[in-house]
Amino acid sequence: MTKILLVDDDKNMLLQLERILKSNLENLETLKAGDGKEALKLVKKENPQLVLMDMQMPGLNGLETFAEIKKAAPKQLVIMITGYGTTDTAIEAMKLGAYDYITKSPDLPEILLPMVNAALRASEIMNEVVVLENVTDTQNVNLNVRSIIGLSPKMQEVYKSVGKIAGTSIPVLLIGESGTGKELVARAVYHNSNRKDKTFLAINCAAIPETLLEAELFGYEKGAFTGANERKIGKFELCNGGTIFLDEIGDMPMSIQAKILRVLQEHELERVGGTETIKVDVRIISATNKNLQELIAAAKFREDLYYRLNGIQISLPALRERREDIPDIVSYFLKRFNYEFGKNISEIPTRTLEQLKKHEWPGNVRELENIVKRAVVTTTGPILQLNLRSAGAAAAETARETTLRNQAFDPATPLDALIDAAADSLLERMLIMPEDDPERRDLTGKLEKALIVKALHKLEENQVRTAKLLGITRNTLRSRIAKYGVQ
Ligand SMILES: Nc1ncnc2c1ncn2[C@@H]1O[C@H](COP(=O)(O)OP(=O)(O)OP(=O)(O)O)[C@@H](O)[C@H]1O
Repeated sequence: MTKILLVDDDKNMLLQLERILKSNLENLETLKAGDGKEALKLVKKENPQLVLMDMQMPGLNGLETFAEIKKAAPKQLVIMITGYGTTDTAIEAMKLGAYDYITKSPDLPEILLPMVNAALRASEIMNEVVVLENVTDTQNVNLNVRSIIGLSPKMQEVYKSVGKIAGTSIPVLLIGESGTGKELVARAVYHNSNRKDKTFLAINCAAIPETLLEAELFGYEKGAFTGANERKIGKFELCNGGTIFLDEIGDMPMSIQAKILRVLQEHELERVGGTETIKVDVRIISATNKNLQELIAAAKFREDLYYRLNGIQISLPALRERREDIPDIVSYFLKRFNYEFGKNISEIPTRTLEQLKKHEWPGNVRELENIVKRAVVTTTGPILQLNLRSAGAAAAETARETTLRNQAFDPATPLDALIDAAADSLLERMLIMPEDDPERRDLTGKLEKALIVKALHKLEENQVRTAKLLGITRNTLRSRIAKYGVQ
């Protein structure tokens, strides 16, 4: 038996709603309340699956009643009914966690039924929920610093290896599928090394065309080629004393491989077009999702370079090989995105978690991260509404994100094109969002906040460098950090 509570001071409205619902839903019991107090009593006593409530009522109004209901029964699904021109308060209610709202209009029956059906399905799923521990407690976590999550035996092997080489400068080779956390582990190696106070630079070898890559890594002298109007210092030199992370090393062209080998063996290099030999001391952490042995057999990768890079090899397991870590990873991302999007989601339906555990995760943790992020953005209320049917969409998003990241790495991509692409995907989302969705508000502010949070993360929370990177003064940066409440 499905129970729906109807709340309105207008008796005719109550009867109209009852008629619409009863003629379309089977096994339905309707409860009726004429004011907020009575509604609250019935919610506590009858535990209905759904409440349909008018916003304007004498005594306790809809919003106040809603707040009381949420106190008494936090998981209660409520759809608010508003008159024309009062959508503002409906949006308030949505922000407080109402499931949805509907405007009184002649086509109410057509809109009401699909909405009620969807809400009833949601209520069914939400009846089984897992309460995630401490998800809303962000007190003791620094969410700007990315943590590596997972206590499965395979991940413990990873931590053990990172621990073993802490304090050394041995080259590290990270292997694993895309999205398994290779860059994250590279940063962990760096943070635990005796070079942690020196520079860390990351470069994606696959994203940069051969000639530019050589110039990026080794620098060039003025006049080395057309367009080389000034001397440029390369990443190895900039990183002297520090750590460089060469991502997608399997895509490194043969011509550059020889030069990298020389850095590893002799600790020296020459700038493009230069004759001076420059001494460098750089720790190399490299990563690949390709099979380097196969590349060696195909004469696409130097065997001697492989042995040099492979001081210690750390293999990152695919997410499907450590499914037991999925609940912890999900609650970590929930915590992070609750914070980032100002949400308060603390529960996840058991069925959803089971689905997530069974999924194949071709995009690994990055794919899971995108799915949770999308769900957090679209969820109202305390229970995560995640739809794995949109996994295809999430995978497409992962692919788009990867392309965008690769383009971003390519200095030949004009900055305007990147800004354009980011604005495009933002607008695509807005086109499918309701016009009065509160998420739409202050987009430019949110963009600015995201830029600042990400820049601080990339630059190891160094405010001086972050301000410089963003082209603002340190004072402006400080005031923005305060304004947006960046931790
Ligand atoms: N164990 C983990 N715990 C928490 N977050 C993780 C974990 N592994 C990966 N992530 C997150 O997933 C995303 C992808 O991770 P990362 O970039 O390190 O993967 P990758 O293996 O270097 O991928 P690619 O090969 O595509 O460059 C990042 O946002 C990262 O923070």
